[in-house]
Amino acid sequence: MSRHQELLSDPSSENGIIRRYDAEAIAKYYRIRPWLYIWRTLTVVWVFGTFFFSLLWDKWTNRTEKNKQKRASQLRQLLTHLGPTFIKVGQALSTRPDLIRKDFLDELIKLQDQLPPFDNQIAFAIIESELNCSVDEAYREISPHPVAAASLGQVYRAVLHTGEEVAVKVQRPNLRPMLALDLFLMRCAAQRFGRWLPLNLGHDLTLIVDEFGAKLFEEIDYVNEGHNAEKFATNFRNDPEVKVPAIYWQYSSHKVLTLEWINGYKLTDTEKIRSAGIDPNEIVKIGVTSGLRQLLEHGFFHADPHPGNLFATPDGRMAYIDFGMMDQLEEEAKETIASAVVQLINQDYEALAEDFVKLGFLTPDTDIKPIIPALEKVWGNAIGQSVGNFNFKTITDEFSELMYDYPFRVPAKFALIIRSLITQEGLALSLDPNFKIVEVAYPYVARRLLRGESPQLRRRLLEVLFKDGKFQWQRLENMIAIARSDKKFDLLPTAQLGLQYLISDEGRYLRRQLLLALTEDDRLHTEEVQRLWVLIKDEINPQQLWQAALNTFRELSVSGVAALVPTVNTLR
Ligand SMILES: Nc1ncnc2c1ncn2[C@@H]1O[C@H](COP(=O)(O)OP(=O)(O)OP(=O)(O)O)[C@@H](O)[C@H]1O
Repeated sequence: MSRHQELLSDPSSENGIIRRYDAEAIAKYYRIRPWLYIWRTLTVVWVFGTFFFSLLWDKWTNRTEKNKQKRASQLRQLLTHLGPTFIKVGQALSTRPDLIRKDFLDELIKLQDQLPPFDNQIAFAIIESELNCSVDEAYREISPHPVAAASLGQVYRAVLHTGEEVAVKVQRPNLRPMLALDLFLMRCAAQRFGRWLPLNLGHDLTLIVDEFGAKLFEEIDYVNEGHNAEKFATNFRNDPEVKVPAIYWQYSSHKVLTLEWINGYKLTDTEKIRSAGIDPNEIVKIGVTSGLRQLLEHGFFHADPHPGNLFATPDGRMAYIDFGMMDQLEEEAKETIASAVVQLINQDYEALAEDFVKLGFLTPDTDIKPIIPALEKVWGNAIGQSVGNFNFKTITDEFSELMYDYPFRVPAKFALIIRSLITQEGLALSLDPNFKIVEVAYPYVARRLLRGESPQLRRRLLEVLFKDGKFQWQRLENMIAIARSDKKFDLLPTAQLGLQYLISDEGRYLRRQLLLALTEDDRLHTEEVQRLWVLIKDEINPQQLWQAALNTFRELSVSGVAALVPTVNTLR
């Protein structure tokens, strides 16, 4: 059995707590061992009790406004003091503008992994017991101290006997029982007091604790992280701009992860990046485009792209590390996000509100009418004079205000996505203060829609191009103009794809609609067609287009050509 298979089949448990999060099993374990949780319960109750009392005191003495900042900072400190589970809760809450006051939110966002490193002796003992060999047998060299310490583990730099440079991630001792105990207490509190909380969580609070627990347990399983890294690498295998470290399974376990060392500069080190001769703008573009590819193409996305997890490599690529927290988007959600971006840019707020319902931000029974003008206002405030000024931070700030007035809620998955987008944008802005996310994002979305590689995307394009049964010439023009601003966008293959689609069986509806559109309002829309032609004529010369059309016919089966006959007949 290989080391990798051996790791996968390891059913062992730790201190009676099994590997996968199982709320019932954890409760059963602690219920008969009250001495294990009494002290922790008292500590947690005391820490939160004092905090809530100080909030009440502020209210009684009319100092809420004055002490706002101080209390927010105290909340961050007390979560840090209570350890990994509470730091993680704080990090998760920092993505929930619908649940948390804005001043607390700003403070929670700062919640980085601020724990001191643990003892080297303990770390090395963990490596030895996990890998079943001495540290010297596993690594030719290893740094005497960790190069980084985070909430869940710490990282050493090492060299394998075969010469490869690696990062060795070692998990904090006793982490699983610690998390299990805190989750048990949180669950008990949720069961007892959940119903009294004045929050619209959309779910039972115990379910939320369970979902959080399951994610956390996944995150501390380094075998799972290794798999995520490999899946992510496979998705980006044809992308020369993105680097993902390889996993050395032979030196990895559930608590030790050995992975390729990334030589590069964290995206926060702007100066170092510049002095290494790397163009920060290019890195920003790679970051945003690879972020969008994860969301809209692969559906498998890095849910924790904070500055420490992204590097610029000396050869101008962007490297991702830390695959503990990943999430998966369904096909339907991917498409709806793509269309929501387009609705936003097209300023079609009704369609946007409908997309919000589809994505779960609004329940299907919500009356969207009053929300439409509110969305219009938020968007108007957020973009100011032009679409180019759009940024996610402003828009989410505006949205968090909206959430109090309308029945919005943030589905857990989107909380991660939104955080991921804001982080990427923040990073981009730190590298290039003039950065406009729209300038990179929209050409990408437009390019994807126009290329329409999948039937679903083609359907979306149709939805965007036809509103109330009318063809939206202006939208097509906008989209082509914007997509063209992207260097990667080549009109010819797109035109060819469009043509193939038009004469295919699937394109019957579009053929008919286009013909109707051309003669809409009892006039031939030659003006619009001419404007479109002016937009594309520099890149497509008629000869090339003719050649592309011939190629398309040649590639198409007889059925494709047959599909064209009715269209030609209609034209006559
Ligand atoms: N492959 C690598 N190459 C170079 N440095 C690395 C690598 N992996 C980790 N590091 C360093 O270790 C730090 C912590 O690593 P990582 O983020 O994977 O740990 P973590 O415990 O999962 O942290 P978090 O609490 O943020 O999830 C990184 O910020 C980076 O500085």
